[in-house]
Amino acid sequence: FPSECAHFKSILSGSFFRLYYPCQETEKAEKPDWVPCREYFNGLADFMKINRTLSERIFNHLFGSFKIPAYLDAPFKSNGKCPVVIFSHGLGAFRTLYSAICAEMASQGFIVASVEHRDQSASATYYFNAESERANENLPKTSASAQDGLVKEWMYYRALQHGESEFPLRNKQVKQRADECILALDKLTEVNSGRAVQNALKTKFDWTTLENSMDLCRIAAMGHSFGGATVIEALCKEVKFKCGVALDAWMFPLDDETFPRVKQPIFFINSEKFQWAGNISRMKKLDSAVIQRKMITIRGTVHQSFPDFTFLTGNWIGKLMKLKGEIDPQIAIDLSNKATLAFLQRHLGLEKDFNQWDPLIDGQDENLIQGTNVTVLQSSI
Ligand SMILES: CCN(CC)CCN(C[C@]12C[C@](c3ccc(C(F)(F)F)cc3)(C1)C2)C(=O)Cn1c(SCc2ccc(F)cc2)nc(=O)c2c1C=CC2
Repeated sequence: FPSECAHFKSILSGSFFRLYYPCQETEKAEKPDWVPCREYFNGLADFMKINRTLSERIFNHLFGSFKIPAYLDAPFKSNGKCPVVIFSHGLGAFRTLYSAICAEMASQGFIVASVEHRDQSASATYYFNAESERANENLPKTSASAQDGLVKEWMYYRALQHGESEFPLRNKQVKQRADECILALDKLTEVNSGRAVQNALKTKFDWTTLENSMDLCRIAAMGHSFGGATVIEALCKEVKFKCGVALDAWMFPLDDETFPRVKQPIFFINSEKFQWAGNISRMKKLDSAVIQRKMITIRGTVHQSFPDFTFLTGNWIGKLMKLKGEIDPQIAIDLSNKATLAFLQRHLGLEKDFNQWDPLIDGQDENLIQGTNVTVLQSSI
């Protein structure tokens, strides 16, 4: 058992995230891969309970070559200190699937770390073990590739076992997820101080250019679905998060005791089709007369209107697979991003012009509903 602890210690000491930041235009930079390794498609098949062999090839054929409209490892463009967002992905997702949100935030002057969780809620993720550590842990030799003494190992999505009760698993995961968001923030703080941080990934990006790039008084947490619950858990645990934006939050994993302990403003941006009375009534437990808690619903959206898949298929397939709602995906994500920027300006005290979108925070738009479309029984006082 001790070797098990040592094993997880080495994972937990590391933090894995994709960093989006304002950069200089550079012709020579290539575009980042949307899905960096094929193993992610294996995990996605496991998550969707479909056969790996066939679907991994279909996913790779359909999505394997996609790039995101950004510049890989481009030099940071410093125009003053940037506010920081830590982003948490949903169940079965992973760090790269929310680029339409994270890249837009970066282009508006934020530094965004989209974390990849090691709680087995991601479709797949990988981590590095020092070869030496593996040797004395007498762990089975994996085929994992070794690069300069580091062994890359994959962790796949863990489905709920038959008969296993869901809450204990999800509650343990949401706590680990919050810790991983806090750890990512700690790593960014180290980077901001100019200290050399050991990066297991071989990139030519010069991290020292990020010294003094971050405004560490202006930090927000953001996330989708399970990541929305992670936002609330992270705000509860770490007051450095000044506010949170929860996109179509899934409230199930959270303890009831967590709600009264959250003191920061929260913005719930919901889809029209995903929410249900029980989930909404848990959000309403966070209502407060003194702390700003806001909720809007985007008309014609589904749960998948927030991750990138909503942009990648045609209308028919998209609607059939519930990856698209009735509303144009770009209009929906623009509303979500603008409302988010207005909320962050208000609660991080930014001196930008995002307050132009303040009306969206109160649902003032033909495609928005103030609050929720879900009828909730009279909340128990
Ligand atoms: C039967 C599987 N069953 C697992 C418990 C339910 C599976 N499911 C509905 C899905 C995700 C779906 C999806 C993805 C991707 C394609 C693709 F074809 F485009 F790749 C298709 C179809 C399958 C729609 C959800 O879990 C919904 N959901 C999500 S979806 C986050 C996600 C995952 C993978 C992605 F690629 C993109 C986004 N995140 C959450 O935090 C929560 C929930 C529910 C409660 C909490």
